[in-house]
Amino acid sequence: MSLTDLGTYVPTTNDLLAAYAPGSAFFASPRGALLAGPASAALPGPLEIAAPEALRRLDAAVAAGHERPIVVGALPFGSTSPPHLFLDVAPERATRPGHGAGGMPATAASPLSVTEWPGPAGYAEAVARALRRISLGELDKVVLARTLRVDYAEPVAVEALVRRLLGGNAHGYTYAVDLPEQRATRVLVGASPELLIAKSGTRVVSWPLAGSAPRSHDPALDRARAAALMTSDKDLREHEYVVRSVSQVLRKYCSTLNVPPRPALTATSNMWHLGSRITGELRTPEISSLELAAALHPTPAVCGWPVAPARDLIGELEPFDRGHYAGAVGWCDASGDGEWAVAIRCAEVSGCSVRLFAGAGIVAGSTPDGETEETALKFGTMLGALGIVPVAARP
Ligand SMILES: C=C(O[C@H]1C=CC=C(C(=O)O)[C@@H]1O)C(=O)O
Repeated sequence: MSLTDLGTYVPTTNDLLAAYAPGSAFFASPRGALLAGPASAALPGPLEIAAPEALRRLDAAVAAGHERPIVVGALPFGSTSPPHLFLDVAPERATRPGHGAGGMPATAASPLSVTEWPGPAGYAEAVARALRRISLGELDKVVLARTLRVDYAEPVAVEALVRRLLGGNAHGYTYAVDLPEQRATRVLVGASPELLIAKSGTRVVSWPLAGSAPRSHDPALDRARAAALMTSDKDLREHEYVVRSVSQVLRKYCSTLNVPPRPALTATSNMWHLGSRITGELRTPEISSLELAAALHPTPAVCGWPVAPARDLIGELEPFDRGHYAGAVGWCDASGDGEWAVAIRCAEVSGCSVRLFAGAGIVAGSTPDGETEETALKFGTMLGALGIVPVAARP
């Protein structure tokens, strides 16, 4: 059945994906999925200009008679890349999940090359340098990332890749957002377990994650690793910086805020994380989810604590530009409601090449080898969807 075949027909997530075209933005959450675009043009300027412009255009679209316009897209990690946000006055929505398990591979071929940058030794050296700076008291936490580039002989099918990611991420946020450039198009594709902010009326939810352990196919070992994570002093501290920062920001806008006294476990297909579901009531519903996302970003789950020295250290130690990795992806409607996920467990797909990103939080007590292994595991989400490692590879 096609999306134009209306009547009582309600599309599923799979239907939306089938209609995915270059220039579109696809976003799926536990609440449903949406497909917007293809975009004619992104809103111009840095976030300080694009965000208020987005809200102005949403108001104008409502005034022009459109019922449910949204602004959708991706926010960058830092100021070196612009946000990519665009207006769609009539996005397709799916409230029935219809998540296809698996699906066709994103490419039939094996990769021509797989290149890590930095490689394990270079990344471990950067972690060791970060630990020295932490021991000197310059900062408490920094999140360091690395990349992995996979090259193929033929173009990678974004729709197929997203379909495979969705199959393993029913409780998380699966997305594909075009990041057009002058010469080529890159698509940010990912399956994030982390909610930066969701707003519905006066109610807000943020669900930051920090602190990780690998899962295991052996149920007893899997449970033991989860239990060890819940009592790991290093991981609890790593998590605490994020909860403190998110709560501080949300308290400015909320009349009540519920912060769990201790984190709970969040599971992905190959990792355990410490997560805190923070909920609040806004003092006024006028503040939009886009403004809240901009106020919260970057949280110490992707940057560090305090933010300014952590951001500087990332610039010093990471030999690449994060672009939209560790930024945010999501949508906002004319009443300000929306959802923004942290753009992790992702890759940029550009023709025949895919660049994966993975980072890990470094605090006193972290080890260079442990954090290197953690980033390798985090690459597993995308590598599984690409068919390079078995989906949810677990020892
Ligand atoms: C920065 C990433 O993960 C964050 C989210 C969950 C757990 C994390 C950690 O334990 O380091 C990171 O803060 C990433 O996947 O690239």
